[in-house]
Amino acid sequence: MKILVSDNLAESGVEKLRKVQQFEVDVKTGLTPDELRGIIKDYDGLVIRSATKVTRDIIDAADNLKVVARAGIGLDNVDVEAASKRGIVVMNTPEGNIVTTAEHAIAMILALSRSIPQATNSIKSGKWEKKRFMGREVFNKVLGIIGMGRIGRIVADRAKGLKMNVIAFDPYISSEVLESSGIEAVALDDLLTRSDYITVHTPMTPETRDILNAKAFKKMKEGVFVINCARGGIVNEQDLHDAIRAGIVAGAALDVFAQEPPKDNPLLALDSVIATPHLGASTDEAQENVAIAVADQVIDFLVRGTIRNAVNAPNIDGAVLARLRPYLKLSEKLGSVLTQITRGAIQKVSIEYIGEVASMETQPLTYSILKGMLTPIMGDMVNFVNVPVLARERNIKVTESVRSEAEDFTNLIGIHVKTSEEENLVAGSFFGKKDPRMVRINDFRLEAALEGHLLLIYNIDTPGTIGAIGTCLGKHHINISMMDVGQVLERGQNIIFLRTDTPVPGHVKEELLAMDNVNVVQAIEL
Ligand SMILES: NC(=O)c1ccc[n+]([C@@H]2O[C@H](COP(=O)([O-])OP(=O)(O)OC[C@H]3O[C@@H](n4cnc5c(N)ncnc54)[C@H](O)[C@@H]3O)[C@@H](O)[C@H]2O)c1
Ligand SMILES: O=C(O)[C@H](O)COP(=O)(O)O
Repeated sequence: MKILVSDNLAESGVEKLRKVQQFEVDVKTGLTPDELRGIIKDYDGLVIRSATKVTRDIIDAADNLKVVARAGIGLDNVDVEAASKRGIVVMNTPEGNIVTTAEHAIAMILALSRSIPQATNSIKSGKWEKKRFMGREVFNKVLGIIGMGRIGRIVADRAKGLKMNVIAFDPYISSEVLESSGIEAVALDDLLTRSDYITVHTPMTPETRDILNAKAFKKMKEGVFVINCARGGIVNEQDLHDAIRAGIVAGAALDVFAQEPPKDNPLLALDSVIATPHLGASTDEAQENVAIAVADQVIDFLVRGTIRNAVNAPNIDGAVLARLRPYLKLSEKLGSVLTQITRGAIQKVSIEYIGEVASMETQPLTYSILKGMLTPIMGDMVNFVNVPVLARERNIKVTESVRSEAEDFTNLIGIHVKTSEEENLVAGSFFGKKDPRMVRINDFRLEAALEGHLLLIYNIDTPGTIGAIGTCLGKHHINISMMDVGQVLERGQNIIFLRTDTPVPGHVKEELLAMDNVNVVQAIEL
């Protein structure tokens, strides 16, 4: 397998990858988009930081790519949607650089407060300007943090050590959680009006883009300091420039920019702006952490099939995967049966996990069901990574519920599907520990092994019909290896479920369907 490392990765990570016998590792940094597009088709894995832009164009050319692995956090340089559609796993290393980045934000707060970069320049140019660089204490000042995730929380903790009063806005974390760690949870407007320092630690999303804009700056205290060590564009650069010129913002510390490297950015001409070239994660410790983590994750995935820290696939540990494997098989087969017996466009899938399975990680099972359902329609391109995207594109609503007490089975997975034309339900369990069985189709209870060539026939319950079906199949040299018969009371019909040694060709199905009393003939291939 070929691995391309296209950004600067600490040597320890590269070494780790190189030690894997199955891997051939190339390190090629500074590639242009055209150069990367030209070579990417040869690679199974791509390891990046923030410099490589993994656009749709690159993904389209990546015929063999199985994983894009980011040594670091932000994935705004990766078209995750395009990768998902091609079944490429996208993963990051969310923990390795958080302390380092939080420390950078704290360093920025202190550097701003005491004009350390400006004073350094001054003294190096031979001046001694004690009066010009009068600073400000951070003690007792209000620090407003927007985004209280992994980094925001560490910033809060360190700032409390400096005896700052920390207030925070994060609409996705309950105020009880924040307040239990001694942080006052506030509304955004409240944060804007009360803070002496405002630091952003959110991801870049449509909602956070420009969260600090002209309207927000108008609400701020005069003399506020603004820090951005998250992503360029969360703070609107033009509006920040105007707010500094208007005297609202006393200074800003920027590690990230809307365009990187910045080109003719007027903020960099302002004396009260201090800046670093996206150095938030740049310490030996953090780079070592993310390089080792990314190498381990790529090895785990490509060599052992274990997915960790993927943003577009359920994280499955090898051991958990082994435990889930029979359930994954059962789920996929049941999904496939449902699609093959149900006409119309799938609108809603309701899944119930009952018994022991309810205590397991069910998301992979749900993906497996959807994969089983969509494969008969879309073919082999459906996989774990793209299946949620494909389901979403088709407007399929998926609901999951769990129930711990099972009635007749230790484990039961029930799936109800509603399409534009009809509704059907199947349920499955195990015979022994691992043998998947379908135990229900709508109200009909059965025990059918989920493999081979299956035939589902609805007929009016009259003597001789079953015999006639057997005769018809025999005439075409099709051997029946299993048969289950039951009644579907609400349809006033019999249901016959049989397995044959060979597939039932279309013309034989037509012949069966033409028989008196036979209403529906559905072939299922598993
Ligand atoms: N400068 C650097 O080198 C560097 C290094 C690492 C991470 N980062 C960036 O730092 C940022 C934070 O990383 P993290 O690991 O802490 O992420 P995280 O996912 O752990 O936390 C982000 C937090 O933002 C919150 N959030 C989302 N939308 C919000 C909104 N509209 N308003 C307020 N809060 C909102 C989320 O609820 C979450 O708690 C990311 O943008 C990441 O890319 C930069
Ligand atoms: O999201 C991240 O992890 C940081 O922005 C670090 O980016 P870098 O790996 O390019 O330094």
